[in-house]
Amino acid sequence: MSRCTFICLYLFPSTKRAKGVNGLLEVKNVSGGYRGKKTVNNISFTVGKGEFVGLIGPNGSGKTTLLKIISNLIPKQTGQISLCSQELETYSAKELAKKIAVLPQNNELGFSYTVKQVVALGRTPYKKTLFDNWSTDDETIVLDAMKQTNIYTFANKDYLELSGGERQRVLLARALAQQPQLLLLDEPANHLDIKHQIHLFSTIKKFTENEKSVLAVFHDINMASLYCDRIIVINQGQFVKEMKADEELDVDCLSSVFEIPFTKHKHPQIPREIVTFHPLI
Ligand SMILES: Nc1ncnc2c1ncn2[C@@H]1O[C@H](COP(=O)(O)OP(=O)(O)OP(=O)(O)O)[C@@H](O)[C@H]1O
Repeated sequence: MSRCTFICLYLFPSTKRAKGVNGLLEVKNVSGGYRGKKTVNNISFTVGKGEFVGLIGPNGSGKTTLLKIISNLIPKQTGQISLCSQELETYSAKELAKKIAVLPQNNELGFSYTVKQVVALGRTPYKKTLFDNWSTDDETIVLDAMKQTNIYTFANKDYLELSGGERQRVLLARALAQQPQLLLLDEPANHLDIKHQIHLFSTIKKFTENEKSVLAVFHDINMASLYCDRIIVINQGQFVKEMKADEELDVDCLSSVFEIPFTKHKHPQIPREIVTFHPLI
């Protein structure tokens, strides 16, 4: 434990211990990738209950691959992953879908559904069959997810006729309607203008109340610093460092990983740090 972490734990015991003590997700020495290659190699970290953890790293460093392994889309080659203290591979697909919802990088859907129908797909893990009854609870959950993501006004529009940013919000609503314990988000701010980015991250932050957790890939270091509890840095498939976002950002680490000299500054309104860079390199 660093001296700074020790002092914070000592000074703010209740707030610092509230999150992350009980690991919801535990990733231990995990490797995996494509065609036998270790695209991610020997990575370990935890995501605690109620934590919002950001995953950052350069293009091709393995962020999406790691999310795919955690969501059981591709098998791990080594290591252990447990969710709610249970090995990931012991979950049935349906049980896992009640625990983990994924917002993928790509928002293409190969069928023509209305926005509300797409969000309603989030209720599938709770249905015995495809034609199982639609309850008033399902209706309330779907409407609530649409309100939270500000898509209520175009609920009856065809998904395929939406802009990239609108689609992103619909898929987040579908993930919220799934009522998971853990949200895995791959570049959730893709396609979103700044107002909708702030709205989306505030919605995600709110999701972490009631001990629900988020692991999200970020390209924008400042957005990660402003919204996350903790930031995990990976490079070339390997764990590099984790930092608490409300303590000091390790700008030397970030500069070395992204090969850009960053300078850090205190945010003028909230106790967080942000980085800037020279526009010419
Ligand atoms: N389906 C695939 N088959 C083979 N190799 C893949 C596949 N998907 C990704 N890769 C390779 O795995 C490596 C890691 O890719 P990944 O998408 O996990 O990186 P990333 O950190 O998410 O990148 P980005 O920031 O560009 O989205 C890259 O070298 C990529 O070419």
